[in-house]
Amino acid sequence: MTALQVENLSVSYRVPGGELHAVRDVSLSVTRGEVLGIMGESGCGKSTLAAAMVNLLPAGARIAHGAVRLDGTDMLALSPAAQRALRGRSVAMVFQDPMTAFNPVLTIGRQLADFVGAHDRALARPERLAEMLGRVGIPDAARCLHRYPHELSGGMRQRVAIAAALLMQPDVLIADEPTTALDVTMEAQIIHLMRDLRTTFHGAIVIVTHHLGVIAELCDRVAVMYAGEVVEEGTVDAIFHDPQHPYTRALLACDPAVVVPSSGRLPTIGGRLPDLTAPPRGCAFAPRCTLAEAACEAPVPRRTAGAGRSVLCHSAPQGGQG
Ligand SMILES: Nc1ncnc2c1ncn2[C@@H]1O[C@H](COP(=O)(O)OP(=O)(O)OP(=O)(O)O)[C@@H](O)[C@H]1O
Repeated sequence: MTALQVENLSVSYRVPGGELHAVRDVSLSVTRGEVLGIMGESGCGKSTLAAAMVNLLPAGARIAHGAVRLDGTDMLALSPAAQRALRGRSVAMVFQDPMTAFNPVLTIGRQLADFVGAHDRALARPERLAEMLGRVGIPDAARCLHRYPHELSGGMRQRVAIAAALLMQPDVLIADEPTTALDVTMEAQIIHLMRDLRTTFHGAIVIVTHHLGVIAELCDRVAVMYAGEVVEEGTVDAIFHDPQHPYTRALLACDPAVVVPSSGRLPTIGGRLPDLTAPPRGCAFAPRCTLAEAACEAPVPRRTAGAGRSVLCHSAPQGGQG
């Protein structure tokens, strides 16, 4: 039932003076019907990982090694044409700013028809497109097909982007910060929509976000990223109630939703991300970690405790809740 499996994936960017190791040896899997959240501070590699999952990386990026299996097929080993066919049909992506995903000079209907028509002409019929827009809560969906992207609000554009991603009924939907560009009201509506989708969309969903509320509302499992690595993974319940990695604990303590009102200030994690052009041999979080000891300078073993629960830390207990 595994819909998406990422195996030992490493992605780097060419930068002046070398290579920046943005994603480092990441392995993850998501099953049908499951929602996996990917969280972490800005710059920890979330968006690079999401783009690598559909092999739509920006110029200058390269996949150093690893596999991205969709229903067992390694997409990265396929020809560009075969990858294009898989994108949309097997895996679809929703980006942070839907404006960038649309062509400003074409109507919504034309763009949706072009997108799905390349895979399946029957799906490109206006009635079918309007039905899908209606399903994501677009009022007067038939008229919306004649509108241009700039005529819609940010929230409506994101609904259209979600509808476009779902038109082909892909096995895997990847959403990269789907609510970040929206105001609070729109954000709540999109979270509500995505929660509703859970009952009608039976594929796997991966949501990248730095918003802990989105994780708590929508996800079953969470992968916590730091400096390009997954440092902890587990169920939402395990990560929120029994975090094992000092970075996860620090991240949860910085959540604006739990800030003590009397202090009036947001806590932040002291220190900075390491230089990813020369990642450390040992724990990347050690320079910022209050529990760091000499052992943290050596490569860190990944500790697992049952399926889907793992932590990359010397000081983490051997066990942990699944
Ligand atoms: N096009 C690029 N060229 C060079 N380096 C890049 C590029 N895009 C991202 N990076 C670097 O790769 C690392 C990971 O960035 P990425 O955007 O994947 O992180 P992120 O967790 O998604 O951050 P954010 O939440 O801010 O989007 C960072 O060090 C970033 O500076």
